[in-house]
Amino acid sequence: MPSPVPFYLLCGSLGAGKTTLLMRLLEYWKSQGLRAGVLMNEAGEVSIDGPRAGTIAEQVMNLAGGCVCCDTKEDLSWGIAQLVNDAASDVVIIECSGLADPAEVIDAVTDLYTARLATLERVIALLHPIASETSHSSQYVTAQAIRCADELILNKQDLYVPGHWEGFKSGIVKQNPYARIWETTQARIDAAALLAPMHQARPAKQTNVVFGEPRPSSSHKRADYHPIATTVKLPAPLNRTSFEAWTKSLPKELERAKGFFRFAGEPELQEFQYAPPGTPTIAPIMLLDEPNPAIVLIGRGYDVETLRAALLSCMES
Ligand SMILES: Nc1nc2c(ncn2[C@@H]2O[C@H](COP(=O)(O)OP(=O)(O)OP(=O)(O)O)[C@@H](O)[C@H]2O)c(=O)[nH]1
Repeated sequence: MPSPVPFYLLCGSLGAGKTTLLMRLLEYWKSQGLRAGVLMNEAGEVSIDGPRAGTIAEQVMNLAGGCVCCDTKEDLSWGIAQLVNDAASDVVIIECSGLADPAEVIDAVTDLYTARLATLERVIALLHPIASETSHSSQYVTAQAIRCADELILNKQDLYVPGHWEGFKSGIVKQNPYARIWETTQARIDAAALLAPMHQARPAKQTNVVFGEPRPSSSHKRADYHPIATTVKLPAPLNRTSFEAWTKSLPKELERAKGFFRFAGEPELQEFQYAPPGTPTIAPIMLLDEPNPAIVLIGRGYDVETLRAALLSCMES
């Protein structure tokens, strides 16, 4: 039986820059002549990040919408088997949605069957310092990502003043003193250094997860920490003026929004991104396959129907 392939787990807070880093890692593996298989676990029904990764990766598989811990644990083992056995991936990476508990993913990939196919090589967590008082961010998932990580990448340094940034960093180091810390903007990182085999000097444990401990995941209810993900499909092109007005009316309860669509009378496919505290962006994008036009809205306590109706009203009939 061939040796297990290295498996990387990319996790962290919603909108912190996981896909931005994923694209960099895929470029790196490609430059090394390695076939990378990607598992995407996204919050909405329609995959937004998968088509982006598909422009570089050999094979991208989308796990059903939701979070790995609640919905798709078996799919994960099955997906790894497909990538390793059928797509002949040399390396496999999963990007967890900002809603998925990484400890559950670690649990799933270290089961006996899956461990014969893939070895958990590294847990990489992406974080950004949204102040907790202004965000309804999924604190439980972020805390789990920090606790599980071998590599902690503090991203979006450009958006913060040094004092705020240092406070953020020291808070993270307190929660996990074992991981390596990287400070980045646009997840720009030396991929070779990040992915190099761990040195002897590093802590002997592969991750900081203690499986013997009773994990809160067995007792927590989904509603306790999960934001709501709403997928709004957009079968008709949007009116640019109405859509731009909609992006200026987003409620503070919305933690993340992203998607693809077209404007009426304009040929390009457009990508929409919103990750507070950044401002919403709309930019033309080229993808290999035409994605389903849709926008995924993620947050807690926002008025789903009002926001959906306002977005749908931007469509031109
Ligand atoms: N200003 C700034 N924006 C960034 C940085 N890194 C990423 N972004 C932007 O933040 C948005 C979210 O980035 P993604 O890489 O999609 O984040 P993600 O963690 O994959 O998002 P989810 O999968 O929705 O949790 C995009 O618009 C990125 O271009 C950064 O360092 N600075």
